[in-house]
Amino acid sequence: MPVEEFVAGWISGALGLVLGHPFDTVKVRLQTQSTYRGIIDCTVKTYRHESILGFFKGMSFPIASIAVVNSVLFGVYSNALLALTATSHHERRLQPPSYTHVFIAGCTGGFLQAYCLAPFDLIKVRLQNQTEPRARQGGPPPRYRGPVHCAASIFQEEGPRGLFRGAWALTLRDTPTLGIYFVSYEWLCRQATPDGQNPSSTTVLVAGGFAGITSWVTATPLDVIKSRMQMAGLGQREYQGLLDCMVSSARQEGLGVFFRGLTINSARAFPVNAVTFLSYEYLLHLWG
Ligand SMILES: C[N+](C)(C)CCCC[C@H](N)C(=O)O
Repeated sequence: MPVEEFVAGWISGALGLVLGHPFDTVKVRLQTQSTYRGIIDCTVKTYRHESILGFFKGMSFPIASIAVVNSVLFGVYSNALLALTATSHHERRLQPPSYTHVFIAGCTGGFLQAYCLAPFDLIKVRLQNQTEPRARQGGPPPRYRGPVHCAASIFQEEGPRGLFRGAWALTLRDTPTLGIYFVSYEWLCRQATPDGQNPSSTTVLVAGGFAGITSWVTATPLDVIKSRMQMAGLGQREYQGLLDCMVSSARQEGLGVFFRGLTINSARAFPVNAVTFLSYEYLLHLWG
């Protein structure tokens, strides 16, 4: 089994992640708290209240986890394509796989990465939603002191299953939308590249960016539900399950609720995924 895809997936994921984390914090806050009027309001308030550091809350854990998550995604994707089409990464420009194969391989990668991602994502969302400024003396201390304390508290209070809160919603969010992710990337690359040639860096950047946007646009409704289910149990509303969360969110706030965070998700998705795909392709080229 070729392993360089796993390593390339890890490094490229980490680069994309740092770039996108501030957007991600604003998104999670908009999705789960109703004190902000919009992206600008949330950004200004976060900055005033918590300084630039506020935007990087909850990042250390995702950086560590992206090693597992993005490498599982890209590694499984590429190895699934190898199993389906008997072509390695380098042979795929001459013998391009069908979009159905790309979709199936993307869904497989998406499904497996969702399970690795679930506990890390839960901790990220919980830390991002702590709005207490870090350095304030005398105020009430935040509930979680950091990722490890957060994981330990969830484990103690809710048992190991507590760490997988929202995991179903996450799997449903990621399986089809990561299929869409790789299909969009491949399609855009092929449109802009003569047959048999490697796509240029600009093509990879643009195709990666748009693949990220397409995937996030389709993932946003379940992203909202996922974040809410992860926050449930923390003094926020408890849900009976995924359907209950969908129905009660839509009843109380209208259908628009499913698109909360869409603009910011898309704004974040372009740079993150442009950089992810560019570094992934570059590393594989370097090692090839
Ligand atoms: C499938 N879904 C759109 C949810 C995620 C796509 C993941 C791509 C990249 N790691 C990123 O964070 O943008």
